[in-house]
Amino acid sequence: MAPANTLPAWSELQAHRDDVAKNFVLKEAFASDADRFGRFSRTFKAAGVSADILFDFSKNFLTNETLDLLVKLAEQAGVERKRDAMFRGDKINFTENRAVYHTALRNVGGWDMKVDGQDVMSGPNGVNSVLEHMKEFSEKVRSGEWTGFSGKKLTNIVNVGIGGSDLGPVMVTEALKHYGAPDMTLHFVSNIDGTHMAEALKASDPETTLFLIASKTFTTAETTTNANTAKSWFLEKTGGKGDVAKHFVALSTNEAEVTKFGIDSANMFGFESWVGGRYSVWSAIGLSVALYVGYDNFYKFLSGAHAMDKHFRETPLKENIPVLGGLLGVWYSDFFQAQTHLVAPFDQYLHRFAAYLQQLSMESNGKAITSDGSTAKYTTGAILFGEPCTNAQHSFFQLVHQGTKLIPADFILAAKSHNPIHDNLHQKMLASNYFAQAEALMVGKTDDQLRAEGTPEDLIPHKRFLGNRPTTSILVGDVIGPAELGALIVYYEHLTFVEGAIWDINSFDQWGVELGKVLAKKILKELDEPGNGEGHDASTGGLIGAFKQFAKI
Ligand SMILES: O=P(O)(O)OC[C@H]1O[C@](O)(CO)[C@@H](O)[C@@H]1O
Repeated sequence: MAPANTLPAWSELQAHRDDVAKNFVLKEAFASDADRFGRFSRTFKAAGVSADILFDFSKNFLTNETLDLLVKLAEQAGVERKRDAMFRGDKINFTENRAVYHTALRNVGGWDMKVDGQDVMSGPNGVNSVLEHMKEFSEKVRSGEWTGFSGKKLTNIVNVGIGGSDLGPVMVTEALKHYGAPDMTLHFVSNIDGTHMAEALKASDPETTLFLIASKTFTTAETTTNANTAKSWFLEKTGGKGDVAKHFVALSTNEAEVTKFGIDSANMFGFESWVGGRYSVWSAIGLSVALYVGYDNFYKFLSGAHAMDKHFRETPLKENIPVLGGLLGVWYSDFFQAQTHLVAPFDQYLHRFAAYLQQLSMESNGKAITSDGSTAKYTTGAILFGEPCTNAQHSFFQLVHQGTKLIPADFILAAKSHNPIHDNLHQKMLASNYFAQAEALMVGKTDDQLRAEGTPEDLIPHKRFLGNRPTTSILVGDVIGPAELGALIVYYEHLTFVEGAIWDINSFDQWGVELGKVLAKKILKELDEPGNGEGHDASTGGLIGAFKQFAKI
């Protein structure tokens, strides 16, 4: 595939940016076009997702011509062809020779899905049989039929995993807390920092604790170390009476390592190598979600995801919501030099959403090498960050409003709250902030307005808001339930796909995390051997030496 900047539409977009978009004033675009909101908004409607989701792209640097050119870029970059290859099970993860098939995990619509000519949905290890196993197991644990070694119900779940084996389950269980079993406590232990495990164990009773060891590879150092620590704790606390088989299950693709660890393969929930870690919450890795919110809600979560897959797969580019989101990402990164992408949910339940999206976006598109092995001559993945609002407004929004950087932002709100307390006052205040922030970022505040308010002349520059800062507003038409959450996550998954497809990079490997892992392994050995960091550069060696001295190792 040709690098993005060699495509004719890329040059056309550059010329368009220089002619029109550089001087584009959002508020004037609204003043001169009564239909702008309607023209640049799209509503996601789907069977299985009870609420419509409105995506308002109108407060972005878009004209009809921009949209046409961006769509042309997507066509020339082969976005549809690449998308179809993904859904066909082709090995589009070309550096690992793997299919990218997380869409099969939520294929509740009965699509024919095959990898290497094999149906991935049926058969003993197929998607449907793992789902059946998850259903059976989660129902037994929730009902108390599956008990611990002393006959007590398991109500304390400790998920041990990191990266995609942690962030998805944490984010989703937090987002769906409203649906969670009231008698269940969840802990997510990811960090190798012993504090993480120690604090979870302090709050756990071995008789009622179920450990889910979540690791695609089952070789990740943090997870295997944490899992072994948990197992030792369990055996020690139960004086050898504890039955590992009743208290430990594995969520993994690696049966050999799972059994080596001591977990019976009957208590293993499998998936395949075509599921990337950051796309794995839909797989067995989502078992904590099913345990907490119940299998029926987990199934709704998959259904909402599938509905967005269907939209992405079948909708023409110009109406295709994740395609539009991805095109805007490219537009701002490469034509306006925006370095970041802010995602701020106006929703406390979504407080880990941005953390989840960080891995999704930055592990996928934090690449500089294109498909032919050459270095991209353009910017790729943006730095994604975010926090829930209104909290974020009181911390870093100063820079978003008045800083020197362009920060395209997404705001997310549900029309209805799960907790309409105080006569829904909180929800109305939350909503008013959601509207106000996008409006303020767009319209700004002029010197004349400040003068009319009686602002002293010397303060006017400080109180001026230039405005013209783009936002995408996403409004869920009801509460955010499992299906709506599934659809929202998949919006971002496919947005990330579209960006990567245009940038001509492989969004599905993660070689960039390897070097640090290898060095850490080597240094770990050195910490137990004599020496003071010799053989490293002076800074690293000096730090190792100082650490050994301070810690008396
Ligand atoms: O599930 P695993 O194999 O333990 O991997 C955990 C995480 O580590 C990574 O490979 C990065 O180091 C992620 O891509 C992955 O989600």
